[in-house]
Amino acid sequence: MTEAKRVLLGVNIDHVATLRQARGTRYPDPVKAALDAEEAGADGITVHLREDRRHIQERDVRVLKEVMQTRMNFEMGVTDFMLAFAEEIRPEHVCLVPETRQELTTEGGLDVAGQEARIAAAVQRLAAVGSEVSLFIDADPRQIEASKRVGAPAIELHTGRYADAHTPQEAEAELQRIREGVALGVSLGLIVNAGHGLHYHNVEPVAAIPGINELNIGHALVSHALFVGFKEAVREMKQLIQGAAPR
Ligand SMILES: CC(=O)[C@@H](O)[C@H](O)COP(=O)(O)O
Ligand SMILES: NCC(=O)COP(=O)(O)O
Repeated sequence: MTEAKRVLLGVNIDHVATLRQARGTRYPDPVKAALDAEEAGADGITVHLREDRRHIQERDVRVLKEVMQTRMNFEMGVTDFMLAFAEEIRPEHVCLVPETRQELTTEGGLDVAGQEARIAAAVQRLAAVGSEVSLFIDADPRQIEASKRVGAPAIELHTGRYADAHTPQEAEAELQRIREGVALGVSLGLIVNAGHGLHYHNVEPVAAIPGINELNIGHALVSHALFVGFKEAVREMKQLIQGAAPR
């Protein structure tokens, strides 16, 4: 019997920077959080350089790239500035996300199907500097198939609707959509990651989906770290992910 592949944990450190930016101080340092996360077993570090710079700044990304030991997953909107910045930094992974300035957090997935030529060009530019590109999309077959057509090797399924579900029935329906999305992505030969809004009480059913490669988790982890410390918060999340049994 073949053993199920271990689900990886990408730790998103954006909201360490949110706290720093709230006061314009030098602390808390997201780079320190990244190093602690790596020591505690994070498989990668995710940062989102938002257009409005509400949390992560260019300097964080530059310093991080020099000191981190695992893999950087750089989240960005598809703009000329971000493409040029990513070409300079050459992150191991780049995740293309939709972005609006007014949103509280990323709402919905990237419309790949509606702009295939533009996304394909971005994927090509980033692949040329050695970055593996993933597309942050809803678990919608149309978007998953379009992601394959534009040449992205990976997708990240947006789990926000699952996380925000108001009833167990709604959560189960969203989970089923994610399961089907993972199965379709895997059948097309895509690497399938997932994330957004995952926390200590809702992560296990997603971690248990066969075929999931990596979960990117930030807000809940940074929040829990306030009470137990960053390393312990990462360890606890890793334990939940690794202990999640298929259901
Ligand atoms: C793209 C995404 O899902 C989120 O990573 C985001 O990076 C978290 O930061 P925000 O809370 O600013 O959306
Ligand atoms: N791409 C999702 C991510 O990096 C983390 O999202 P969240 O856990 O902060 O909601």
